[in-house]
Amino acid sequence: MRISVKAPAKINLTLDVLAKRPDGYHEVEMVMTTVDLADRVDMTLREDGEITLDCSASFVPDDIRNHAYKAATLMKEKFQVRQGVHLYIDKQIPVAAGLAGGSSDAAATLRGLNQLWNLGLTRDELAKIGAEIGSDVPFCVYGGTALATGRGEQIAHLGAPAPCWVILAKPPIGVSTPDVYGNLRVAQIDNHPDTKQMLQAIATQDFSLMCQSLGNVLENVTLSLHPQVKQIKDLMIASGADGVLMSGSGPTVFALVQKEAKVHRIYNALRGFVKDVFVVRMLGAQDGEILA
Ligand SMILES: C[C@](O)(CO)[C@H](O)COP(=O)(O)OP(=O)(O)OC[C@H]1O[C@@H](n2ccc(N)nc2=O)[C@H](O)[C@@H]1O
Ligand SMILES: Nc1ncnc2c1ncn2[C@@H]1O[C@H](COP(=O)(O)OP(=O)(O)OP(=O)(O)O)[C@@H](O)[C@H]1O
Repeated sequence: MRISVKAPAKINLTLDVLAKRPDGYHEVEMVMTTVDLADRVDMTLREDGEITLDCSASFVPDDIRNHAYKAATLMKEKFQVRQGVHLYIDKQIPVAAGLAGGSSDAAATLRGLNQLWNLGLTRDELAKIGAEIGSDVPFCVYGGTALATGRGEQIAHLGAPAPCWVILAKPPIGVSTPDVYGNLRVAQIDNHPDTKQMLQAIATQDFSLMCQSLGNVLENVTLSLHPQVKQIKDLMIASGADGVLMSGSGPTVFALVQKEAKVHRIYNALRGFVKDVFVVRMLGAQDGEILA
Protein backbone atom coordinates (compact mmCIF):
# COMPACT_ATOMS: atom_id res chain seq x y z
CA MET A 1 0.00 0.00 0.00
CA ARG A 2 1.28 3.46 -0.93
CA ILE A 3 0.11 7.02 -0.36
CA SER A 4 1.41 10.39 -1.51
CA VAL A 5 1.12 13.59 0.50
CA LYS A 6 1.80 17.15 -0.60
CA ALA A 7 4.23 19.14 1.56
CA PRO A 8 3.81 22.86 0.77
CA ALA A 9 6.33 25.60 1.54
CA LYS A 10 5.45 28.42 3.93
CA ILE A 11 6.26 32.10 3.97
CA ASN A 12 6.30 34.40 6.99
CA LEU A 13 4.13 37.49 6.46
CA THR A 14 5.40 38.69 9.84
CA LEU A 15 8.11 37.41 12.16
CA ASP A 16 8.60 39.14 15.49
CA VAL A 17 10.89 38.06 18.32
CA LEU A 18 9.74 39.10 21.79
CA ALA A 19 12.40 37.60 24.06
CA LYS A 20 15.20 35.08 24.35
CA ARG A 21 14.10 32.12 26.48
CA PRO A 22 16.15 30.24 29.05
CA ASP A 23 15.84 27.05 26.93
CA GLY A 24 17.83 28.69 24.09
CA TYR A 25 14.78 29.29 21.86
CA HIS A 26 13.18 32.67 21.20
CA GLU A 27 9.63 33.69 22.01
CA VAL A 28 8.12 34.58 18.64
CA GLU A 29 4.94 35.98 17.12
CA MET A 30 4.59 35.13 13.41
CA VAL A 31 1.90 35.12 10.76
CA MET A 32 2.56 32.30 8.33
CA THR A 33 0.83 31.04 5.22
CA THR A 34 1.38 28.10 2.88
CA VAL A 35 2.01 28.55 -0.86
CA ASP A 36 1.61 26.16 -3.79
CA LEU A 37 5.29 25.29 -4.14
CA ALA A 38 5.39 21.79 -2.67
CA ASP A 39 7.49 18.68 -2.14
CA ARG A 40 5.71 15.34 -2.49
CA VAL A 41 6.26 12.59 0.07
CA ASP A 42 5.44 9.06 -1.14
CA MET A 43 5.00 6.48 1.62
CA THR A 44 5.11 2.75 0.87
CA LEU A 45 4.28 0.25 3.61
CA ARG A 46 7.16 -2.06 4.64
CA GLU A 47 6.12 -5.28 6.34
CA ASP A 48 9.68 -5.86 7.65
CA GLY A 49 9.36 -2.93 10.10
CA GLU A 50 12.26 -0.93 8.57
CA ILE A 51 12.20 2.82 7.94
CA THR A 52 14.06 3.86 4.78
CA LEU A 53 14.25 7.10 2.80
CA ASP A 54 15.26 8.35 -0.63
CA CYS A 55 15.18 11.92 -1.82
CA SER A 56 15.32 13.31 -5.36
CA ALA A 57 17.92 15.82 -4.12
CA SER A 58 21.02 13.75 -3.36
CA PHE A 59 22.51 16.28 -0.90
CA VAL A 60 19.53 16.02 1.49
CA PRO A 61 20.31 13.53 4.31
CA ASP A 62 18.57 10.13 4.00
CA ASP A 63 18.89 9.09 7.66
CA ILE A 64 17.74 10.30 11.10
CA ARG A 65 19.04 13.81 10.24
CA ASN A 66 16.14 14.06 7.78
CA HIS A 67 13.04 15.59 9.42
CA ALA A 68 10.73 13.17 7.58
CA TYR A 69 12.76 10.16 8.76
CA LYS A 70 12.64 11.60 12.30
CA ALA A 71 8.85 11.91 12.04
CA ALA A 72 8.48 8.26 11.00
CA THR A 73 10.80 7.05 13.77
CA LEU A 74 8.91 9.05 16.38
CA MET A 75 5.52 7.73 15.24
CA LYS A 76 6.77 4.12 15.16
CA GLU A 77 8.25 4.32 18.65
CA LYS A 78 5.39 6.26 20.25
CA PHE A 79 2.66 3.95 18.96
CA GLN A 80 4.64 0.68 18.93
CA VAL A 81 3.96 0.20 15.22
CA ARG A 82 5.10 -3.20 13.91
CA GLN A 83 5.17 -2.16 10.25
CA GLY A 84 7.75 0.11 8.62
CA VAL A 85 7.73 2.54 5.71
CA HIS A 86 9.78 3.58 2.71
CA LEU A 87 9.72 7.34 2.24
CA TYR A 88 10.46 8.98 -1.09
CA ILE A 89 10.74 12.79 -1.12
CA ASP A 90 10.30 14.54 -4.44
CA LYS A 91 12.09 17.79 -3.57
CA GLN A 92 10.78 20.95 -5.20
CA ILE A 93 11.25 23.39 -2.29
CA PRO A 94 14.78 24.86 -2.12
CA VAL A 95 16.73 23.57 0.89
CA ALA A 96 17.82 25.81 3.82
CA ALA A 97 15.83 28.60 2.21
CA GLY A 98 13.51 29.89 4.96
CA LEU A 99 10.58 28.06 3.37
CA ALA A 100 10.30 25.22 5.94
CA GLY A 101 10.90 22.48 3.37
CA GLY A 102 12.18 19.94 5.89
CA SER A 103 9.47 20.82 8.40
CA SER A 104 6.77 20.40 5.77
CA ASP A 105 8.17 17.01 4.73
CA ALA A 106 8.01 15.95 8.41
CA ALA A 107 4.43 17.21 8.72
CA ALA A 108 3.38 15.41 5.53
CA THR A 109 4.97 12.23 6.88
CA LEU A 110 3.02 12.53 10.14
CA ARG A 111 -0.25 13.01 8.24
CA GLY A 112 0.48 10.20 5.80
CA LEU A 113 1.61 7.65 8.39
CA ASN A 114 -1.47 8.39 10.49
CA GLN A 115 -3.41 7.00 7.53
CA LEU A 116 -0.96 4.29 6.35
CA TRP A 117 -0.52 2.84 9.84
CA ASN A 118 -4.18 3.38 10.84
CA LEU A 119 -3.35 5.37 13.96
CA GLY A 120 -6.52 7.48 14.10
CA LEU A 121 -4.79 10.56 15.53
CA THR A 122 -6.32 14.05 15.29
CA ARG A 123 -4.56 16.97 13.58
CA ASP A 124 -3.97 18.50 17.03
CA GLU A 125 -2.30 15.29 18.23
CA LEU A 126 -0.12 15.20 15.10
CA ALA A 127 0.85 18.86 15.62
CA LYS A 128 1.91 18.08 19.19
CA ILE A 129 4.16 15.26 17.97
CA GLY A 130 5.45 17.64 15.26
CA ALA A 131 6.66 20.08 17.93
CA GLU A 132 9.15 17.40 19.06
CA ILE A 133 10.75 17.55 15.58
CA GLY A 134 10.93 21.33 15.05
CA SER A 135 9.20 24.63 15.81
CA ASP A 136 7.74 25.04 12.29
CA VAL A 137 6.34 21.48 12.08
CA PRO A 138 3.04 22.07 13.97
CA PHE A 139 2.12 24.89 11.57
CA CYS A 140 2.98 22.66 8.61
CA VAL A 141 0.72 19.89 9.99
CA TYR A 142 -2.27 22.21 9.51
CA GLY A 143 -1.13 24.40 6.59
CA GLY A 144 -3.28 27.37 5.57
CA THR A 145 -2.77 30.65 7.41
CA ALA A 146 -2.06 31.01 11.12
CA LEU A 147 -0.61 33.06 13.93
CA ALA A 148 2.20 31.07 15.56
CA THR A 149 3.41 31.96 19.06
CA GLY A 150 5.54 30.41 21.81
CA ARG A 151 8.65 29.12 20.01
CA GLY A 152 6.38 28.83 16.93
CA GLU A 153 4.50 25.68 17.96
CA GLN A 154 1.31 27.33 19.30
CA ILE A 155 -1.05 27.75 16.39
CA ALA A 156 -4.16 29.95 16.03
CA HIS A 157 -5.88 29.51 12.67
CA LEU A 158 -6.68 32.53 10.49
CA GLY A 159 -8.82 33.06 7.41
CA ALA A 160 -7.40 33.37 3.89
CA PRO A 161 -5.47 36.58 3.08
CA ALA A 162 -6.47 38.71 0.06
CA PRO A 163 -5.73 36.68 -3.10
CA CYS A 164 -2.48 37.67 -4.80
CA TRP A 165 0.59 36.39 -6.61
CA VAL A 166 3.71 35.49 -4.67
CA ILE A 167 7.10 35.57 -6.41
CA LEU A 168 9.82 33.73 -4.52
CA ALA A 169 13.52 34.30 -5.24
CA LYS A 170 16.32 32.42 -3.51
CA PRO A 171 19.94 33.50 -3.91
CA PRO A 172 22.43 30.62 -4.22
CA ILE A 173 23.33 30.49 -0.52
CA GLY A 174 22.02 28.37 2.35
CA VAL A 175 21.23 30.04 5.66
CA SER A 176 21.46 28.32 9.04
CA THR A 177 18.47 29.17 11.27
CA PRO A 178 20.45 28.74 14.56
CA ASP A 179 23.14 31.13 13.24
CA VAL A 180 20.58 33.82 12.38
CA TYR A 181 18.81 33.57 15.76
CA GLY A 182 22.25 33.44 17.40
CA ASN A 183 23.25 36.75 15.78
CA LEU A 184 20.03 38.53 16.81
CA ARG A 185 20.27 41.02 19.72
CA VAL A 186 16.69 41.16 21.01
CA ALA A 187 17.17 44.39 23.00
CA GLN A 188 18.42 46.15 19.85
CA ILE A 189 15.52 45.22 17.54
CA ASP A 190 14.20 48.45 16.01
CA ASN A 191 11.96 47.03 13.27
CA HIS A 192 9.22 45.12 15.14
CA PRO A 193 6.35 44.35 12.75
CA ASP A 194 2.80 45.43 13.60
CA THR A 195 1.31 41.95 14.05
CA LYS A 196 -2.12 43.28 15.10
CA GLN A 197 -2.34 45.28 11.90
CA MET A 198 -1.41 42.19 9.86
CA LEU A 199 -4.16 40.21 11.61
CA GLN A 200 -6.61 42.98 10.70
CA ALA A 201 -5.37 43.02 7.09
CA ILE A 202 -6.01 39.26 6.85
CA ALA A 203 -9.41 39.40 8.58
CA THR A 204 -10.58 42.12 6.17
CA GLN A 205 -8.70 40.72 3.11
CA ASP A 206 -7.12 44.15 2.68
CA PHE A 207 -4.24 43.60 0.23
CA SER A 208 -2.61 47.00 0.60
CA LEU A 209 -2.76 46.86 4.42
CA MET A 210 -1.21 43.37 4.24
CA CYS A 211 1.69 44.77 2.16
CA GLN A 212 2.17 47.67 4.59
CA SER A 213 2.21 45.26 7.57
CA LEU A 214 4.92 42.88 6.28
CA GLY A 215 7.86 42.69 8.68
CA ASN A 216 10.58 40.26 9.81
CA VAL A 217 13.08 41.07 12.58
CA LEU A 218 15.49 38.39 11.28
CA GLU A 219 15.81 40.23 7.98
CA ASN A 220 18.50 42.70 9.13
CA VAL A 221 20.59 39.85 10.59
CA THR A 222 20.54 37.86 7.34
CA LEU A 223 21.02 41.03 5.24
CA SER A 224 24.20 41.85 7.13
CA LEU A 225 25.52 38.31 6.49
CA HIS A 226 24.38 38.11 2.84
CA PRO A 227 24.14 41.43 0.90
CA GLN A 228 22.57 39.62 -2.10
CA VAL A 229 19.32 39.40 -0.13
CA LYS A 230 19.11 43.22 -0.12
CA GLN A 231 19.88 43.34 -3.86
CA ILE A 232 16.97 40.98 -4.56
CA LYS A 233 14.64 43.05 -2.37
CA ASP A 234 15.68 46.25 -4.16
CA LEU A 235 15.20 44.63 -7.58
CA MET A 236 11.69 43.45 -6.65
CA ILE A 237 10.73 46.92 -5.42
CA ALA A 238 12.21 48.61 -8.52
CA SER A 239 10.25 46.17 -10.74
CA GLY A 240 6.95 47.18 -9.16
CA ALA A 241 6.26 44.67 -6.35
CA ASP A 242 3.48 45.78 -3.99
CA GLY A 243 5.15 44.28 -0.91
CA VAL A 244 8.54 42.61 -0.34
CA LEU A 245 9.96 40.61 2.58
CA MET A 246 12.47 37.92 3.46
CA SER A 247 10.83 34.67 4.63
CA GLY A 248 11.84 33.06 7.95
CA SER A 249 15.59 33.17 8.52
CA GLY A 250 16.08 33.56 4.74
CA PRO A 251 17.64 33.84 2.30
CA THR A 252 14.45 33.53 0.17
CA VAL A 253 12.74 36.84 -0.49
CA PHE A 254 9.12 37.06 -1.65
CA ALA A 255 7.19 39.75 -3.49
CA LEU A 256 3.42 40.14 -3.23
CA VAL A 257 1.70 41.32 -6.37
CA GLN A 258 -1.98 41.81 -7.15
CA LYS A 259 -1.90 42.53 -10.90
CA GLU A 260 -0.87 39.63 -13.16
CA ALA A 261 0.78 41.99 -15.69
CA LYS A 262 3.38 42.96 -13.06
CA VAL A 263 4.23 39.32 -12.31
CA HIS A 264 5.99 38.78 -15.64
CA ARG A 265 8.02 41.98 -15.30
CA ILE A 266 9.26 41.04 -11.82
CA TYR A 267 9.90 37.39 -12.80
CA ASN A 268 11.97 38.42 -15.83
CA ALA A 269 13.98 40.98 -13.85
CA LEU A 270 14.79 38.38 -11.16
CA ARG A 271 15.66 35.59 -13.60
CA GLY A 272 18.50 37.74 -14.89
CA PHE A 273 19.89 37.73 -11.37
CA VAL A 274 19.09 34.39 -9.66
CA LYS A 275 18.20 30.88 -10.89
CA ASP A 276 15.64 29.91 -8.24
CA VAL A 277 12.57 32.04 -8.98
CA PHE A 278 9.03 30.69 -8.48
CA VAL A 279 5.66 32.27 -9.18
CA VAL A 280 3.07 30.81 -6.79
CA ARG A 281 -0.27 31.51 -5.09
CA MET A 282 -1.09 31.44 -1.41
CA LEU A 283 -3.10 28.36 -0.40
CA GLY A 284 -5.32 30.55 1.80
CA ALA A 285 -7.06 28.78 4.64
CA GLN A 286 -6.88 25.38 3.00
CA ASP A 287 -5.19 22.58 4.92
CA GLY A 288 -2.76 19.85 3.89
CA GLU A 289 -3.85 17.63 1.05
CA ILE A 290 -3.46 13.85 0.81
CA LEU A 291 -3.10 13.11 -2.90
CA ALA A 292 -3.88 9.39 -3.06
C1 LIG B 1 12.78 30.94 11.28
C2 LIG B 1 11.54 30.09 11.32
O1 LIG B 1 11.57 29.14 10.29
C3 LIG B 1 10.35 31.00 11.08
O2 LIG B 1 9.19 30.30 10.73
C4 LIG B 1 11.40 29.36 12.65
O3 LIG B 1 11.38 30.27 13.73
C5 LIG B 1 12.47 28.32 12.86
O4 LIG B 1 11.83 27.10 12.90
P1 LIG B 1 12.63 25.69 12.79
O5 LIG B 1 13.59 25.75 11.65
O6 LIG B 1 11.57 24.64 12.80
O7 LIG B 1 13.45 25.73 14.12
P2 LIG B 1 13.90 24.55 15.12
O8 LIG B 1 14.37 23.39 14.30
O9 LIG B 1 12.85 24.33 16.14
O10 LIG B 1 15.13 25.24 15.82
C6 LIG B 1 16.38 25.41 15.19
C7 LIG B 1 17.17 26.42 15.98
O11 LIG B 1 16.68 27.76 15.72
C8 LIG B 1 16.67 28.55 16.88
N1 LIG B 1 15.28 28.93 17.21
C9 LIG B 1 14.22 28.35 16.59
C10 LIG B 1 12.92 28.73 16.88
C11 LIG B 1 12.74 29.72 17.88
N2 LIG B 1 11.50 30.13 18.22
N3 LIG B 1 13.80 30.28 18.49
C12 LIG B 1 15.08 29.91 18.17
O12 LIG B 1 16.03 30.44 18.73
C13 LIG B 1 17.31 27.70 17.97
O13 LIG B 1 18.69 27.98 17.94
C14 LIG B 1 17.07 26.28 17.47
O14 LIG B 1 18.05 25.38 17.95
N1 LIG C 1 13.35 16.63 4.39
C1 LIG C 1 14.30 17.58 4.36
N2 LIG C 1 14.35 18.47 3.36
C2 LIG C 1 15.29 19.43 3.34
N3 LIG C 1 16.24 19.59 4.27
C3 LIG C 1 16.23 18.74 5.31
C4 LIG C 1 15.26 17.72 5.41
N4 LIG C 1 15.47 17.06 6.55
C5 LIG C 1 16.54 17.62 7.14
N5 LIG C 1 17.02 18.63 6.39
C6 LIG C 1 18.17 19.48 6.78
O1 LIG C 1 17.61 20.64 7.40
C7 LIG C 1 18.34 21.82 7.06
C8 LIG C 1 17.35 22.96 6.78
O2 LIG C 1 16.62 22.64 5.65
P1 LIG C 1 15.15 23.23 5.37
O3 LIG C 1 14.97 23.20 3.88
O4 LIG C 1 14.15 22.56 6.19
O5 LIG C 1 15.39 24.73 5.88
P2 LIG C 1 14.47 25.97 6.01
O6 LIG C 1 13.56 26.09 4.80
O7 LIG C 1 15.34 27.16 6.28
O8 LIG C 1 13.57 25.64 7.25
P3 LIG C 1 12.89 26.64 8.29
O9 LIG C 1 12.22 27.70 7.46
O10 LIG C 1 11.92 25.72 9.01
O11 LIG C 1 14.00 27.14 9.16
C9 LIG C 1 19.21 21.47 5.87
O12 LIG C 1 20.53 21.68 6.26
C10 LIG C 1 18.96 19.99 5.58
O13 LIG C 1 20.16 19.26 5.46
